[in-house]
Amino acid sequence: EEENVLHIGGIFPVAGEGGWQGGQACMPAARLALEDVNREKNLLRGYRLHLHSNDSECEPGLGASVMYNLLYFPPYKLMLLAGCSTVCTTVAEAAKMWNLVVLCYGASSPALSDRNRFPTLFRTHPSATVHNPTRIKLLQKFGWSRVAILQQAEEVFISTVEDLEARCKEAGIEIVTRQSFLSDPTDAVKNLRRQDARIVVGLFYVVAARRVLCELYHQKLYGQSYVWFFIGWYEDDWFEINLEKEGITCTKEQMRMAAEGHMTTEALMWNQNNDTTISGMTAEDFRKRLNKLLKDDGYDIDNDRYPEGYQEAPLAYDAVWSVALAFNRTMERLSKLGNSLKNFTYENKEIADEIYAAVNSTQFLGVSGHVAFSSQGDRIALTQIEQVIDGKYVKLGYYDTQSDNLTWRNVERWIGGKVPQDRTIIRNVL
Ligand SMILES: CC1(C)CO[C@@H](CC(=O)O)CN1
Repeated sequence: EEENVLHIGGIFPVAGEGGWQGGQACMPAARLALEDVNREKNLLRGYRLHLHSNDSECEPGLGASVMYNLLYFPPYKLMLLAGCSTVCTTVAEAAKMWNLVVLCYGASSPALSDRNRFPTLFRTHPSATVHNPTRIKLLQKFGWSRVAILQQAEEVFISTVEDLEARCKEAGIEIVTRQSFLSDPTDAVKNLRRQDARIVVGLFYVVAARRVLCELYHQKLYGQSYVWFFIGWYEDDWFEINLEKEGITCTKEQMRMAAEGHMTTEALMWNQNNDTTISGMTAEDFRKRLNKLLKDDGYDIDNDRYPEGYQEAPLAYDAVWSVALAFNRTMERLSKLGNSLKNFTYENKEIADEIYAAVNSTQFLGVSGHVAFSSQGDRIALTQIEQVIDGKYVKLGYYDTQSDNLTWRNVERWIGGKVPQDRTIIRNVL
């Protein structure tokens, strides 16, 4: 029985402080997927998928040592799963020395789309650049050809803005100014006002977002003449919480006033319709099973006490299905070549190439939606657009970049009752 096991390594960010502890929900989700794929009769016939998981704490150094332990000790691992952009960068850059495919379920950094640095990286988590075609689509929809950018000086936002600038140029949209700040946005916001910025794309983590919002209130860079685009994966009440704790000088009411009307873009990570996915579950079925699992792990789900990574759990679940489907296809291909995954070693390039080719062409409907990878191994994903209306996020629509299809509900609201202008209009009064 032992010889018919396909071993993979899993590196999850569970403990630790810095970064994204998404392994708390993603590891249970991956284990759920392992049960499901090993129960599928006509998948990996006669073989069992086994996951050796460890905690990286979202620390690249610890992630590297976990990877070496996985690879230096038998049995052979045929693939690695990993989360956190920093850990995936380290693991994926090293993994090519072992001819190993690395599947990242929790890495958003645009830098990971570089096939020269990461020739064997695939990710079920979309790159942060997935927001940009949606932002361009919305600017065009509302006739805005003059936009400003306000960003936090973090690698993920710097490379996202570079992609956004290139797309703006292509679309003939002028970037009137690009302001960045480390942690205090005061001067950057002043410069936005000086440049008469009206339509602004904001890229920062949620703690910086609260500081930006309060600064917008103080400098009156909000309301009917302004449109702000924020990132959509902050928690829904992000602009009303942690104010004292983080030294925000605005009241809840002032934050609500500054936040009213802003739009957000985010990648969809939970399949939106009720279709039955490859696992036989709908996304809702998956949610119910995951919630039960997390309650058994001690999370108080009924009182909104979710573990970190809950949002991305479908990405980890679908990553394991991607592995199983890829190995299934590889086994079929290798048997035609008189070969087998049993002969896998870290030096066997032929088998490594077959595994790569199988992952590259993997496509299926997962609980995170349609799973497919671009030529750089990026997850192809839908995006969702929301707007804060009366203090609550309202879904405005979805965008499918591949087909350039914007599904729009026409429920957006403008504080001044009409679409704001992207610049000051000097009417020549005769
Ligand atoms: C949407 C978010 C929160 C972006 O960061 C990812 C973690 C990372 O890129 O390191 C997890 N998912």
